[in-house]
Amino acid sequence: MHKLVLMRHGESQWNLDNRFTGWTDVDLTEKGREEARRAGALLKQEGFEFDIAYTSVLKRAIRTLWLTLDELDAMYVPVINDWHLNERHYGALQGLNKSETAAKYGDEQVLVWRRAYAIAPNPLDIDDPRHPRFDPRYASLSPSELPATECLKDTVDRVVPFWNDTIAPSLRAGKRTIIAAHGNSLRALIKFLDGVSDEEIVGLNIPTAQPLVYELDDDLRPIRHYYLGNADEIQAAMAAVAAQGKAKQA
Ligand SMILES: O=C(O)[C@@H](CO)OP(=O)(O)O
Repeated sequence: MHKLVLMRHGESQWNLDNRFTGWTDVDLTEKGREEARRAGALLKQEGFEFDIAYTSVLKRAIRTLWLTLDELDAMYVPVINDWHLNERHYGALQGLNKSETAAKYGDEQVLVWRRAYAIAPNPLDIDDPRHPRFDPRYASLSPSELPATECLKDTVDRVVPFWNDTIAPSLRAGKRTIIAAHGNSLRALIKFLDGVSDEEIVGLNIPTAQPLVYELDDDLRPIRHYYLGNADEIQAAMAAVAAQGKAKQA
């Protein structure tokens, strides 16, 4: 049996501000750092140890991983940073406040933009300075790999090959693995691992910095999964993520 830990980053500044974030490289808040330390302490208390760690090239996930590994006194664990684990690119929505956008376009439209499986928001303009082609960390990617927007399906299409080519072989080799990533890149991975339908994935929301343990069989098929930590807190945190896209009640 293989054990895999998935974890979304702690609260970021734009989680706090309730802005669409995507590939914008915002940092953790102090609360987000504390959440990451708490996750590390919980993993330590439960006896988890890791041989390898994967994260994105965005600092909210990277810093979450560092703080978690530090708490585990395991900063020696090799860390693979890869853009395939980045958050879903949110296109032209990046930077906008989610409730203000819902007040303008309606809760239903924002739910489509946030959670519809195959509908992407409008793309960033090719000359927009925020377009990833201007960012040196993506310099080695071909133009066809560089997103200017994504729907969850597009994220699945980049996360799953990375799983198959890189993470799965190292799990099969017995490496105890933690992945620190993002709400939607983890939804993409969970959709693939658990065979969640396009309709059901709409209702799945991932709380910040709560370790999610997957037990996998020899073929890397999930046997079961569970969150470490307090079940009520986790339910409340999931409901809060779902509510982020609603217009504020007057
Ligand atoms: O803004 C984002 O990039 C993501 C994750 O924070 O948000 P959402 O839950 O709306 O997909």
